[in-house]
Formats: sequence, C-alpha cells, structure tokens
Amino acid sequence: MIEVENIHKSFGDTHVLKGISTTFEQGKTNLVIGQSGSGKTVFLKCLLGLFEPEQGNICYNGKYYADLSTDQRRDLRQEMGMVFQGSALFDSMTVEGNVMFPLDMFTRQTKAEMQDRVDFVLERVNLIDAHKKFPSEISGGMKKRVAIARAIVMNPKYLFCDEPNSGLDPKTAILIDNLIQEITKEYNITTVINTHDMNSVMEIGEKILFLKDGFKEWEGTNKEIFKTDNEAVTNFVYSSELFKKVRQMYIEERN
Ligand SMILES: Nc1ncnc2c1ncn2[C@@H]1O[C@H](COP(=O)(O)OP(=O)(O)OP(=O)(O)O)[C@@H](O)[C@H]1O
Repeated sequence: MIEVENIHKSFGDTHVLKGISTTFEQGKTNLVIGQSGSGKTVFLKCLLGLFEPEQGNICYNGKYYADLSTDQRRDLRQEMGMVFQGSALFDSMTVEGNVMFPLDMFTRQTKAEMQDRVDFVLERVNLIDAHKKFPSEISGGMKKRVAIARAIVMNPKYLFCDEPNSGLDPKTAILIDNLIQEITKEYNITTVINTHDMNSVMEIGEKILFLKDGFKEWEGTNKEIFKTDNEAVTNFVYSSELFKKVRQMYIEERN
C-alpha cells in the first residue's frame, strides 16, 4: 500500500503539486488521470523517489520515505518496477538481455538462475519465441510486454506505469491493460498507472485519482466516475462524442 500525505512539489516559482493526499491499495490497479500539465508525471516521479516533495510524505507499506536512510531508499527503489512511456528498451540488447538487465545489475544470481527467471517472466507476459529478437524486430505491443516483463523480473512490490498504452491500437491496449491488472492481482502488487486512455479507466480503473492544476480534484472507482456530477471530471471523461453518447444512454437507462 502507498499512502500519500499532503505532498507539495515546486520547481522554482512553479507550484506543480498542491497538497495531494491519497491511498493506493495493494492488489489494485490505481489510475492517475487528468489533463496535460495537471502534474501526473511529476506525481509519479515523486512516488518513484525521483523527486522529493518539499512538504508532505509518502509511506510505502508503513515506511515513510523521509525517514529512510540512503541504503534503505536504495532497497526500496529495488522493490519498484517501472514501465516507461514508449517502453524504453535498450535497442542494442535482445529481448532477454533487456529483461535480464535489472537482475544483472542488482542481484548476485548465477547466469542459470537469471535465465530461469527471465524465461518465467517472458512466458508470463506471453512472449515465448522472442528471446533472441531485438526491439526493432518486434511490434509495439510486444515491446510493451517486454517492458512489463522487465518491470516485474525483480518481483516488485510496487509497479508504476507511465502511459502504458501510448502508441497501441485499442485492442492491443486492452490486452496490455488486462495483463497489468492480472499481474497486479497475481503478485499482490501496488500498481499506479498514469493514463489518458478512457478505455483503461473503464476496464481497469479500480481506483482513479483525478488531478487538476496540481490539486486532487476527485477520486473514486470506474463505476463512480460515470455517475459523478463533478464538472471537471465529466468534462474530461466526456470530451469525446462517443463517451457523451455512452453517458446519455446510461442516464436514459436509469430513468
Ligand atoms: N523538471 C521540471 N522542471 C520544471 N517544471 C517542470 C518539471 N517537470 C514538470 N514541470 C512542470 O510541471 C507541470 C506538470 O507537468 P507534468 O509533466 O507532471 O504534467 P502531466 O500531467 O504529466 O502532462 P502530460 O499528460 O502532458 O504528460 C508542467 O507545467 C511542467 O512544465
């Protein structure tokens, strides 16, 4: 579980995060949504420990980040997996080389142990024949699977995903969302996903945090978001014609 308590983050005179408090539970897919510039990436970087808030605190399974020593912070960092926007694979490494990288860097496992773990996670993300391929030889959806395999290879307690669906067609995007949700439940991970994708909100939004201008404007579940009267949320969610029609149908069905 991650508990965020009243965090503020500024860059010079720009006050980006303005007192955000929330809780992300273990085994749930937690989504952070909001318009461009609302502070989602800065927020995710605070969760990752890449930015330290000037005020407030973040608590990881009972441990306050501010109280941790440098060594404890490094240990915590190794409990975090990250799926970057655009996958961020190393082009010069094969698929298995990419997935093995964190094990090679941070563990003392033997080559055989690392290979077993890599084979296991690649199978878990349904990539069986791609071990020896390079990123340039596989599709965008497969790259995301490799990025997910690399993010979970160290058995993380926390999984952070920045726009995991960017650049994918809607069908592949749903498969990737479902894979992240399955893995979250299977390994009881605390997962936080930054997204713009309303399909993700509908499909896997067990908890949704809506940011607006650096404030927490709203939070709730995917069932609640379609019923809320919060104007900022509805303007965001129903910005497309398709979703406006879905809402209309929902209201008509209720009446
Ligand atoms: N390192 C930085 N230095 C100064 N300002 C920054 C820095 N990082 C982000 N900002 C500012 O913080 C604000 C929020 O940016 P952020 O990237 O978190 O938005 P976002 O919600 O993730 O947007 P998008 O959906 O477009 O990725 C922006 O005004 C941005 O210019």
